[in-house]
Amino acid sequence: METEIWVEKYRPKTLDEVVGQDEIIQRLKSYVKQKNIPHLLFAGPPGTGKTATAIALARDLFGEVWRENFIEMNASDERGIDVVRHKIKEFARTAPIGGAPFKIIFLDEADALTADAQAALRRTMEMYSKVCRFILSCNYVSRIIEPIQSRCAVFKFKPVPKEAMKKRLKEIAENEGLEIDDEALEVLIYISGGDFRKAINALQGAAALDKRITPEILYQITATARPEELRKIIDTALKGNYLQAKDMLENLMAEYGMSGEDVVSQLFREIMYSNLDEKLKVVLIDKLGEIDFRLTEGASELIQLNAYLAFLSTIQKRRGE
Ligand SMILES: Nc1ncnc2c1ncn2[C@@H]1O[C@H](COP(=O)(O)OP(=O)(O)OP(=O)(O)O)[C@@H](O)[C@H]1O
Repeated sequence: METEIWVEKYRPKTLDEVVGQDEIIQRLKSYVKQKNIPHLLFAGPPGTGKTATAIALARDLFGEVWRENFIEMNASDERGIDVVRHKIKEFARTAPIGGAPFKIIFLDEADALTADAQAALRRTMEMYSKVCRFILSCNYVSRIIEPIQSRCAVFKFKPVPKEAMKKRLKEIAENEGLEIDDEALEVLIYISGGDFRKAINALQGAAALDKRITPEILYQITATARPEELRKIIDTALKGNYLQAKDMLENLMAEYGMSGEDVVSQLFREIMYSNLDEKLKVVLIDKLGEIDFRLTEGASELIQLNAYLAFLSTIQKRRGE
């Protein structure tokens, strides 16, 4: 039985294999041509290819000796910035190997560092800039202190466009000998919410059960409800049928094994992309934001979700008053 994780197996090996980030890849290729890079800052949502691009860049720059000249670290290492700095020091102590002009330090989740830790990191970056280039990865550029931002070339990663993701997933499925139709591919895209890692993991999870990938299996293993089922619950509640909506939601959560947070994030998507009146949408999303916050603070999901359904079922009346 295969044990390899597909997100690793299908990680792009060259910049050309990174999909849906064309502008970024163009700019990086010009660095490869010059055989030099400045410090880089990769920002964007999870699973859009920041780590994959950093590795592909190192491979394109260094060829066979990329592993010896590339290190990946997580800035949010719970042992703190000092451990990270120590590792950087160790790595930077020896000269680049196999004729590489410099080494690359890839630091994931750089925005998890406090401003003080980032200031320390900035000094480290300066200290080793002759032998090392840093690639910092983060979700939000705004969480990186200005002195670091200004020393880096900034690259903003966008969610991978649907068609590009679909094409790649189809290739992976074919390579694994899976049977997958267009409907199931669309479901994978929906489940992923733009996160490539999620899509590939869902595909691998489903493939472990059956070579024929169906929407049902995908929804089941990812604790995702069919969008139309959630829309039905929203409509029922909006029509004032609170009790009916409550029963429907309870059944749905039990059937798919959904947590309160799963429900909230799917409700968000369904309301956001629904054709409800814009003003109503704003009110519903605002309230959902409140519920989301309370859940993260540890409130009871049963009470919070019921409170939301109760809110939906009385909103039309209140707006009419
Ligand atoms: N643009 C892409 N092209 C091809 N494959 C991709 C792309 N983005 C992600 N992938 C696939 O998804 C996996 C996870 O992506 P990656 O680790 O690069 O995401 P990331 O942006 O660094 O996410 P995080 O912020 O969570 O670290 C990769 O190993 C690869 O298989």
